[in-house]
Amino acid sequence: MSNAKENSVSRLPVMSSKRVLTASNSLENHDCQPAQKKMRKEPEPTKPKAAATIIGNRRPPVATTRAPAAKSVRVAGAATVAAGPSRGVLKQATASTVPKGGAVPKAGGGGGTRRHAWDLKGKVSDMEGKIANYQGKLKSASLENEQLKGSMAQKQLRAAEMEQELQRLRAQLSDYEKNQQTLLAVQDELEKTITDKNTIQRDLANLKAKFTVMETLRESQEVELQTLKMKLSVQESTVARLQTSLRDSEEQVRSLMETVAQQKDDIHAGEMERRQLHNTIQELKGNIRVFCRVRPLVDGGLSEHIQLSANDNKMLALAKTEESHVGRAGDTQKSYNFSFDRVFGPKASQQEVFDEISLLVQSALDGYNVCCFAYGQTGSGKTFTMEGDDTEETMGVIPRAVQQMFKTAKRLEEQGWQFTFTASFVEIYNENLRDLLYTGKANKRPEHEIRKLANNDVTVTNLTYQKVCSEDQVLNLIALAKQNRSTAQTNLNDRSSRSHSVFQLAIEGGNAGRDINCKSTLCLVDLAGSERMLKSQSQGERFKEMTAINSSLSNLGIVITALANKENYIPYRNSKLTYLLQGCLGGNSKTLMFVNISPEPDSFGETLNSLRFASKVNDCVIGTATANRK
Ligand SMILES: Nc1ncnc2c1ncn2[C@@H]1O[C@H](COP(=O)(O)OP(=O)(O)OP(=O)(O)O)[C@@H](O)[C@H]1O
Repeated sequence: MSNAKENSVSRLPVMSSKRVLTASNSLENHDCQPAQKKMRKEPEPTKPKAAATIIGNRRPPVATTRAPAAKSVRVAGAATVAAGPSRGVLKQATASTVPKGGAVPKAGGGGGTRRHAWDLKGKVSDMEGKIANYQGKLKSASLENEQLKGSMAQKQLRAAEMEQELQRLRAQLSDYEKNQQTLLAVQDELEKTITDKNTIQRDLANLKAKFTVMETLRESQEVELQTLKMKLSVQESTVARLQTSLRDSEEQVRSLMETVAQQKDDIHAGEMERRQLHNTIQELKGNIRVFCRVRPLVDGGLSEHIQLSANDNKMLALAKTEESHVGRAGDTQKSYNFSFDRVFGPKASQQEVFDEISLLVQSALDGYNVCCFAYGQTGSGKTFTMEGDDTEETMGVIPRAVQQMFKTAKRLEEQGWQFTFTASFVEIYNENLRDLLYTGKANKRPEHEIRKLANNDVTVTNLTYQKVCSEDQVLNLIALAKQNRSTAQTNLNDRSSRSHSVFQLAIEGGNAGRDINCKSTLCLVDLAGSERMLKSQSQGERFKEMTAINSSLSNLGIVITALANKENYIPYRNSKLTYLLQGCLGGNSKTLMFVNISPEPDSFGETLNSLRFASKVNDCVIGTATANRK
């Protein structure tokens, strides 16, 4: 509204300039006189050109009197200044400059001619003209004012509208700003989306590349698939053919399995029959058998006093020429004949010897206790027979028996048998037991005692019982036993000759399918030298040794004789040897004795003794053995 007012005022000067000028003229008529007087005192002002232009040539003096009212402006500006302030300003100026009642008629600037002072009528007429003129102007001013008011109202209306419009625009602007924010967010979103799009496009490009590769691969695989399909169809027809053939084969397998089962039964029955027959043969051969083996002479020559029959391998004669007191012609030949289950001459190989006892090894696997002794004087070949040397040809009964044992056990596994073997090796010296498989410190060797268990099994306390499952393991144990024996002896004291060594292999077999178990022991004994010494020749330790040896060997003979005579009491406990071998001797065992003899003439006496002892054993018939089966 204020603006509108200002605007309306500011427009006024153009139109009001006339009014101002007119008013000034009117004022001049009333008030200019004192001013004129005053003006006369002052120097002539600059020529009021504008006033002259508006008022005309007739009113120059008026212009000069008016000049002080617009003192600070030029003539042209006087009109402007007069027009600038409101009409009120002009009145004020008039009041201050024109004294009351002092008006001097003066020619007005209204263009009227200057009247004389007396021309009052003219002056009234002029005044009336002027009034009319002013009234007209007032009218037009009022009209104009009304117009202006209307215009102002319009403007105000317009302003209100514009204000509303402004509010609306502001609201719109706020909306726009909000929209802008939204758009910025959308822009961010869009940029992100564009980034994502670029990423996706890159990924897409990669995927396209991969797809191309895959497509190529797929095509090649398609080709491959086709090939495979063709192969498959071929294979399918082959499979169909094979399935038919498989069905036939299965049928055959079924019938074969039935046959196999039948054959297994037959084999088992055959095996049991074989065992029975085998045992019958062994019994027919005698449950105690004696083999004689003659050691070759060291120089390889022939022994004169030992005579072997060329046709009979069971006979042996010991011949001795007894000198006659009446000269050589009277010498007599004395011959001692012996008969054993088998006699091996000096040329008999280790294999030949073993062949004869291998059947007994088989008996051990069949569940019979087997005991094999080597008896004879020192140097007669007992150790050679039992252990032998290290080569294939010279190895003795123990390694060969073990070899056969594992071989046969393996074969029997196919028939459902499972065997476990436990080895022990003990030395009996001076009626003391010594573990030959001991590997601990020499000074910490434990004491051993023979114990009989509730089930009649005999065991030795603190003895090494080593589970073995291969021939090599047993050979290693034999080597260890040899080493243990050699450390105990000195050059002066060949202890091995005066001690018994007992190798025992406990055998446990089972056939789970047939629910059969068997248990037996294979004893292989290298006895001490059987030579008799004259009491006068043996002193101290030697005497003790001799006594122990003689005692145990003679006790062995006594036990065997008692068994043969089926005596009620068998004196097993009289010596450590018989006590240890209790399970392997007697009714439930098969016993084999090797009597080893030396071929040298000076061993004649000992040879004769050995053969006599062996003969006595050979005459024994120990009761029928029964297999330890459960
Ligand atoms: N049948 C044989 N063929 C070849 N050599 C043999 C035979 N028997 C024994 N010998 C040899 O004779 C020697 C004595 O044999 P061996 O040691 O076996 O006798 P031994 O009776 O065990 O003596 P010891 O009682 O002292 O142990 C050894 O060198 C051995 O190799």
